[in-house]
Amino acid sequence: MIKTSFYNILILLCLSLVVYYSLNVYFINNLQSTVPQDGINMAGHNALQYAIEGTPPTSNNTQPTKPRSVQNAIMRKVMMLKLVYRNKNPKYIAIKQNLISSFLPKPYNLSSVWKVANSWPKVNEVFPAKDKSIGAVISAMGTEPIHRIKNSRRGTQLKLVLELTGSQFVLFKPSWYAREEVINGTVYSGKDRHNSEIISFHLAAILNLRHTPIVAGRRISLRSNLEHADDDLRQTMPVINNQQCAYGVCHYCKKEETVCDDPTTGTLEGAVLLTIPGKISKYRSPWQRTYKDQLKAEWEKNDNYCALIRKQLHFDVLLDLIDAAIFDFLIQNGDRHHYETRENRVLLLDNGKGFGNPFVDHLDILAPLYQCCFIRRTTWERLLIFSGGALTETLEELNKLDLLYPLVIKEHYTALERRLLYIYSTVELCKDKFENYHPESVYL
Ligand SMILES: Nc1ncnc2c1ncn2[C@@H]1O[C@H](COP(=O)(O)OP(=O)(O)OP(=O)(O)O)[C@@H](O)[C@H]1O
Ligand SMILES: [Mn+2]
Repeated sequence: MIKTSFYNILILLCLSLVVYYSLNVYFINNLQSTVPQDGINMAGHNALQYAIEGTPPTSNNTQPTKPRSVQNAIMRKVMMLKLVYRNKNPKYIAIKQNLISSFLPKPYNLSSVWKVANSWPKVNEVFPAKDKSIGAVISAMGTEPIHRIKNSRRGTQLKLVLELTGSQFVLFKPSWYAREEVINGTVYSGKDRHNSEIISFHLAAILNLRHTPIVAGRRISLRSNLEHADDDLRQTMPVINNQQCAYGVCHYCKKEETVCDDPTTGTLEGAVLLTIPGKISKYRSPWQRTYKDQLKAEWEKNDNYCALIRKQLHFDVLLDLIDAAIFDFLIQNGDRHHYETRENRVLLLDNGKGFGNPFVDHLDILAPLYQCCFIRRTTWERLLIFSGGALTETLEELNKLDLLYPLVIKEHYTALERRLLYIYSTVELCKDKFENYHPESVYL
């Protein structure tokens, strides 16, 4: 009797699983057919289309941009997003598996590991889409002994340059904040977050924007590396309460603001960034902030700002900057005052200002997207693959492979999913704008 009912339950369970799964797949496929396969290649003169086709839009839309109403419209549109943006797309699973097997830390051969990593960069691509050696490079970055340490003189915040065995240089950005700390204030408040550099590397790989440096978490002992520090750095390494500390020499470095070995572990946490080889050029970002409350930048005032920038930049660079804006919006980096290029294409360098506050979304980081209303087709397709929670599911699995996991409190994953919906909603608004242009009803 008991045996029969057990089998009945089992059969019922299997049947319901089959029904659930097929419904899910059916649903997603069905919904996908309601949204064009390329997502943005709509009929008619659609500005989004021009990124796909490579020809400028013909619309000479002079509708004034009202930043607030644009942002309100984006938020309102989220409630009306189709299910395709809220459900998981089964295509993400294979990509996730590939990323995990690529990123999984693994043994390496010291005589080749750096050579391999330094052979990867091509134009602005820093690491390959799928290669098990990425995990080997990550292991080497996390474990190879430090032979020399100096203070990096690049940028404005404290950064150390570590020379590892095999003459490989990595930049070390130290930890300043506890995981649960929330950074309040302006969008660019606070110091760099080392965990933001690590997560940004993972997120960029998921979005196939493979132009961040390779980054890994690492704990170093300042005390035992004191002997490897150069004279300049050693002069800024006081012992405080029996702990070895450092404050360095940089624009924002202050004697009173030190990073120190942790009293219990004797180590200091940080992110190590592999140095990208080749010439890197730096340019002022067209969407740079004024960093003054009262003063608005041109992009905050001009209705046709994107048209202006289109005349000045190579179209590929502009599309790169729109990709960067999407990326920055997800991580909430509002401090990309400059962009840097390698072989005339944008790199995603300096991602330490993300993940400051999971409760706030600064929508104006998306200005390049909502002002230009175009997006690289491959980026859009990739974003559509990571809908419905797949983005943070994949991200968390990559984060788990890092030595410093957990990298963030869970609220940051929730925030990423919310912001992804805002990105979808911005693109939907752009589609509306160029499909049924009607002055009274258009916000973009
Ligand atoms: N992985 C890397 N490979 C090569 N160069 C790098 C790398 N990371 C950073 N740099 C270079 O070092 C400079 C300073 O780094 P970063 O921008 O992260 O520091 P920062 O202190 O935040 O600077 P800023 O105050 O200008 O924002 C960058 O502008 C870049 O040119
Ligand atoms: Mn910076």
